[in-house]
Amino acid sequence: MVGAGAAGAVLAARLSEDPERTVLLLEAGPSPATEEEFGPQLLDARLVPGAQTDHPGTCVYPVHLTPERPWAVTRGRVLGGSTTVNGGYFVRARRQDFDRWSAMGNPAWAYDRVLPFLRALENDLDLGAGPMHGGQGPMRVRRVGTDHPAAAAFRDAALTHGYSVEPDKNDLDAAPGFGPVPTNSVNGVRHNTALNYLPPEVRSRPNLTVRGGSPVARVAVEHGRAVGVVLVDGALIRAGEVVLSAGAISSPQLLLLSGIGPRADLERLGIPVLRDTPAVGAHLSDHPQVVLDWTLRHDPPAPQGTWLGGCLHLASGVGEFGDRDGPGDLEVLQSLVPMSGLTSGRTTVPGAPLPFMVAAQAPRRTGRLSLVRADLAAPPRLHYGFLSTPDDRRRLREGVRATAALLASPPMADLTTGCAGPAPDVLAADGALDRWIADNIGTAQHTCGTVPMGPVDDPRAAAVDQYGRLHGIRALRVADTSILPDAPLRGPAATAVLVGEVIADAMRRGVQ
Ligand SMILES: Cc1cc2nc3c(=O)[nH]c(=O)nc-3n(C[C@H](O)[C@H](O)[C@H](O)COP(=O)(O)OP(=O)(O)OC[C@H]3O[C@@H](n4cnc5c(N)ncnc54)[C@H](O)[C@@H]3O)c2cc1C
Repeated sequence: MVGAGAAGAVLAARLSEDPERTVLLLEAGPSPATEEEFGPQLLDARLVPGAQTDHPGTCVYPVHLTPERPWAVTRGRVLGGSTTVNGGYFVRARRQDFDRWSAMGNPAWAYDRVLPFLRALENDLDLGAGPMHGGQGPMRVRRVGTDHPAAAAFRDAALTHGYSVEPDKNDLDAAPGFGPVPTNSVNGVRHNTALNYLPPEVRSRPNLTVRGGSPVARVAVEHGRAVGVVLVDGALIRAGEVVLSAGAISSPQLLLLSGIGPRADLERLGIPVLRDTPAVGAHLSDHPQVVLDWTLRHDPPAPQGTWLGGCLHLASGVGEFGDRDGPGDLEVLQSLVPMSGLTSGRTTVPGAPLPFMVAAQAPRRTGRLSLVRADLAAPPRLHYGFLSTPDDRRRLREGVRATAALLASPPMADLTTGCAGPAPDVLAADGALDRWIADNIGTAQHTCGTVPMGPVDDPRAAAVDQYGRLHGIRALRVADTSILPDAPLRGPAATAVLVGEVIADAMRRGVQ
């Protein structure tokens, strides 16, 4: 197995429950085993290490969100992967996501079939076990309270504006609205998948080896069958089956470096083609986001426990997913830590505004990942294709205006001197607001879809089957958010854990 992130750590833990199976988990970054070894820098849930581009637990990729908007995205490079450096928001994909993926030829992803795994992976500390929730799984889930004055003002403003209350954002049948954020942070500690799934008693299993500091350079394939991996130092490690869980940027990169991808691209770089698979890298999917900073009349108290405030999901009214009775395709996520604090690792910054992250979360597949050189050390070319459709622009306009309206209403207006941008005349005019959004566009860092799953008959649409098996190459799988055909309507961390659970179950049952 390559990569011990949100999906990889889960898969390794579940597979090694079977004493008949031997698992070697290779992780590029370090492999701390205990909370002490991770240390407060990676565990403090009031901080988001992945927001710091110079943090030792991350690696950074230059990307273009639009042709005019270069950006830097990060990924976790440490045991637990991006769950070790992320925001800790742990919200399930919506029923509509599972219905869509299932209808694309992946029946194992139908809502009714994944619900038992969603329950098995969690220990919902607020709601306990029930038809919708689990009470014994490895991922402890707790909802963030809204007693911080900024969170309480956001809640009251949202309810005054008539948004629904959504007390459980992990209830897939609930209408979208304002509610507390489910997180995998408990008592101020962000519990990444390594802590939850690979505690010392699991790591001491005789059939499981976890090896950090072991970046893999490519998959070794002989006669159409994966036979192992080649490390960056050139060492070949043989295996009966290879699973790539290196994340939605590195897994497609490793496939391309191994000769699995679009033929023309591989030939241009002199990489021998093992399998012409146009879908690899062709459908990168992520969520565009802008930050609305609001200035406070008085510095707020430091956040307790987590950086997260409240969270509002609403419908944009745009397109299929923006239906007013639908799942909500816009997210307004409140941070109780200023952006300058998140990017520098500080929980308070006197005088600094607080941000709302406004993201358009309708599923979209506008991006592309391709290689620049046949070299693991050369970051791939990443184009996100944000704002390339009128719907993108309409959705984000809707999200920005809805957030600005909340800021201007009494419960919030009492706390703030206003929005640091956009100015009222910009807000009022579509063209001016589009330009502001284009100048300020960012990403929620929810990359998916770079090795999409689906039936074998359309190599332009799908590279793997619903259990992550590469079409056309035996004994090779991908198990991470790469395989999701598009980014779900909510952040993908909980769904990445689900990928690990679903594929581990299929492997253990020997599903053909
Ligand atoms: C800053 C940030 C904040 C985020 N916040 C949230 C959030 O709050 N909620 C949410 O739902 N989602 C969030 N996400 C997204 C979420 O964390 C990811 O979608 C999820 O972790 C992806 O899981 P994965 O298993 O696909 O990959 P990852 O978790 O990224 O794991 C990949 C692993 O593979 C390893 N690896 C990579 N290349 C190699 C190689 N060549 N050899 C060996 N190992 C390798 C990496 O070091 C890493 O450990 C955030 C992401 C980022 C970057």
